[in-house]
Amino acid sequence: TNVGPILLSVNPYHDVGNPLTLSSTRSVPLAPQLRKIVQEAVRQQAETGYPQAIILSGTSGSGKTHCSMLLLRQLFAVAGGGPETDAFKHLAAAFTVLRSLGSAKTTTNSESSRIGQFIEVQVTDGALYRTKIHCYFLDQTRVIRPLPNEKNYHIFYQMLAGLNADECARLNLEGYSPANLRYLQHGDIRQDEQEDAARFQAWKACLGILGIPFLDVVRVLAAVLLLGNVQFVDGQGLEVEVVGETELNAVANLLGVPPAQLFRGLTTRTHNARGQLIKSVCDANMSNMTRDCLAKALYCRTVATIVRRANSLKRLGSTLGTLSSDSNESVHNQAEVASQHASTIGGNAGSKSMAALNNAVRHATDGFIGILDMFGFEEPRPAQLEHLCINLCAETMQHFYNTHIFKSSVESCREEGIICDTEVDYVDNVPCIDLISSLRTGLLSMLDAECSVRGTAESYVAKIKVQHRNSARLEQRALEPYDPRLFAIRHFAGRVEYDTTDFLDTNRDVVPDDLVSVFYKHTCNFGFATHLFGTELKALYAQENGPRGLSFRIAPTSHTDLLNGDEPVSTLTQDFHTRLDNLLRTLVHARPHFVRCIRSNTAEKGGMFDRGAVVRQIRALQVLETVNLMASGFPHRMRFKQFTARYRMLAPFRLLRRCEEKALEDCKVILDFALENPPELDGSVTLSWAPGKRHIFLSEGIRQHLERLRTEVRMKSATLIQATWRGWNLRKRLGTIRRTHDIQLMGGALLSINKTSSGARTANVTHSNANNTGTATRPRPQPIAGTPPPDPNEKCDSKIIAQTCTLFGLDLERPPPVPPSRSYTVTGNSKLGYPQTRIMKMNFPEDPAAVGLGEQLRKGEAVTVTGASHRRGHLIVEHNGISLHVPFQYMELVKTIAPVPSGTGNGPSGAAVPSPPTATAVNI
Ligand SMILES: Nc1ncnc2c1ncn2[C@@H]1O[C@H](COP(=O)(O)OP(=O)(O)OP(=O)(O)O)[C@@H](O)[C@H]1O
Repeated sequence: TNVGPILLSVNPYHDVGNPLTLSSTRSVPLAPQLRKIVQEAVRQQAETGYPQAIILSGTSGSGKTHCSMLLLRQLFAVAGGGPETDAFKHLAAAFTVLRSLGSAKTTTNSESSRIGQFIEVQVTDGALYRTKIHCYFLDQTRVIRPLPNEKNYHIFYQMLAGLNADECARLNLEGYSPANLRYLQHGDIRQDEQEDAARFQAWKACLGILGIPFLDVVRVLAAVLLLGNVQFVDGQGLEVEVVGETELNAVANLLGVPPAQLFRGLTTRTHNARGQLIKSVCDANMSNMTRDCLAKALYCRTVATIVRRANSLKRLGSTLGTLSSDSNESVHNQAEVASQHASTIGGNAGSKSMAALNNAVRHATDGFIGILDMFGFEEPRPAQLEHLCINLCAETMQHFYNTHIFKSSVESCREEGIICDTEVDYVDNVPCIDLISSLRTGLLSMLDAECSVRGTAESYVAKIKVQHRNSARLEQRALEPYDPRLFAIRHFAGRVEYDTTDFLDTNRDVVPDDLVSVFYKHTCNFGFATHLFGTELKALYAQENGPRGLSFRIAPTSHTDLLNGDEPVSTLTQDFHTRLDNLLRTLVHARPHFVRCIRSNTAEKGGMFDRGAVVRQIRALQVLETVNLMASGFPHRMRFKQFTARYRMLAPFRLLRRCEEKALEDCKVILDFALENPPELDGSVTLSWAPGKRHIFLSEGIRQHLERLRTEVRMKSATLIQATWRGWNLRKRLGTIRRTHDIQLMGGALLSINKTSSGARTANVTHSNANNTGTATRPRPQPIAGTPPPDPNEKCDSKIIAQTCTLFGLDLERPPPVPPSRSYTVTGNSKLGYPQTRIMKMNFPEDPAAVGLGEQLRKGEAVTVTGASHRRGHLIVEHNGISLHVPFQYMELVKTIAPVPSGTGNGPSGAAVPSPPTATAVNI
């Protein structure tokens, strides 16, 4: 249902078990409300050129991913040519691959997305031309230690169920199952093997579609699983001992490195003591930690590589565009960086013009429709650092909603002196966001500080409690049972207890260079593994050096600056925070469409409505406050000029002044006319409006009423225009039709004209002379499909158009010349010159008289094609001394024609039809 323009979507859990990919949601019927959102986004994008963002929010399990897949499907149906296009198939394959790698069972959702996604659909002139998936991967700890009752990433279980015996042997996975692999043992080890095996086959096929080598990826995944079974224990001598040597050898074998080298990488550390490099042996604990870091790094980097690969296909051939799937830059920042980059490298005129061109193209194609499916609020026990980031993300999205819906409405009313009877009362969650993320004293900044002084979990909790002793959001009382490493936060959607035991290590997020150097190409013969650490290896071996006591990030999202001294430039939380900020920066430039998702129960049961659970979510999402605002507040405002431009057709033309100074008066006239016959409204819904200083303020009731009237007027006008044109057209052609067609006058009352203007369409027009009411069989005029072209002033700066034209050497005044037609056609793999013989597949023209021709090319007739027509998709056919421009699909090539060797251009096709005399071309 809708609350004004905001959509509320309740997850009924009828579709549990769906892998939630584009392909798997294909048979799910689409709710009309979702369709409306997509149509509205496409319409607004086309009309204004303004980016649109469909923002899905709600707790984990509320159906955000389910909705996002349906929205994307609908977007393809409206603007992308539907599900049969290559672009759709490619995207569907990318989602299938990423879902297996990025979703897992949690306590609340057995298909929980552990990767936040911003799906950016780039649109030009109402048509979709490229889709990009920006991934926000956080949940690294799951790879090595899923929480009790939760599971590791789906792909591991699917792989174990789906690999055949031969593949298992090659990957050293024979005899392994979730029950005896330590990284899976921690969590829930139940699995539906049949379903998992089927999903694995689909995953494998989709990797192939993306052009990603299956074996490379499964080698890394198998290595991750086996790494978990390698255990280091303190031995008698200096070196640690390994339990699970078979697995260590298997991992080394899978990663293409010598086992001894891998062992050394995991168990030794290089230190830089004032320029002196010293090697030391790690204890068992540290070696085990390094092993876990390697597992996380291998997994996260493989996912990032696959995302990059999925996004890089069908690239536009330039580096500009949008936020790279793994960069820290925002959609728009990145383009600027790209163009600045182009203009600084070399600094010559060519690169400058490239930058200008990039800039120009960026402006010309600047539209996107984004679907945001970020992390929903979670309250697992115990919650870890990743969950703090996930909940910060949920808080930020809530704040974005509050600002957009409540705050801006209240503030703009105040600024323009509008007095509203309805008090807009909402809970502002800024204190909670500040608590977590403020610059110096936020929990994340203090965690960074604690990491840099090598503090402990206990000291961190003690410090944050002192710093935020007055915060209502951070609980001060000791938690039961008392543990100095625990703290609790009251989030907008509930209270969460965090366990900081792993906070510091997770935040540091580092792998030592001793381990990275194992994958250097001289010692590693598995190119994919070397590629995963490519940037770090490049930095490490830039001057023929080796390990020198550096640390790199496990899974960095930007490779621009790797190090700050010996340490990485950022931490996990800094990185996530920066990306979240950039995402917000992108969103504030877009027009948002909100979908608020609610789950009907917490047990994932189909059709069960748990009132308590739903009420909690409704309170958290501030649905009642939104309803109040929509019913009787002023949630909408429009500039006077914008208002008159949109609704001027609702008032008589002569009464409008149509000048800037009188825009407010015009608004009033329009509103007076619109309210002449007000609709009946129930309860507290109002039809109020108020003039401000620059804006006209509208209630949701009147906005809907205005929109309804506007649609009615437009539909009526469209009908009138179509009827008038059809009448004129028919009258114009009536003489010709009379001469050439059978006109049957039936009883002097009925005139039936069977007119076929194209093979596919037949219009039967029946008039009744008697009482002129015979419109029963008249086809209803079609509504105007598509949207009016965007206002050029709003979309693109004329300077930029001029700049682009200069760069391409185009004349602004005259259209560019039509490119010359090709002097051959291509069939199979060979070029075929003209003239060619083709056979008519159907009659052409279907109605010769209608186009003023006496003759017709008949189906089955052999004709001579003398060349390509300047009309797109047409060929020139010589027939009885005249040239006809015939659409190529009306004819087919004669099979026996011998191909002309490539490059022979106009050479004869070998068809035995003599060349007819040249004649004048007739356009039909
Ligand atoms: N509209 C719907 N109809 C039927 N089933 C649904 C619907 N929406 C969601 N589901 C089912 O509910 C479950 C949870 O949905 P989904 O994973 O989309 O939630 P989510 O909000 O994205 O959760 P998370 O934030 O954890 O990723 C899935 O099993 C999904 O198939």
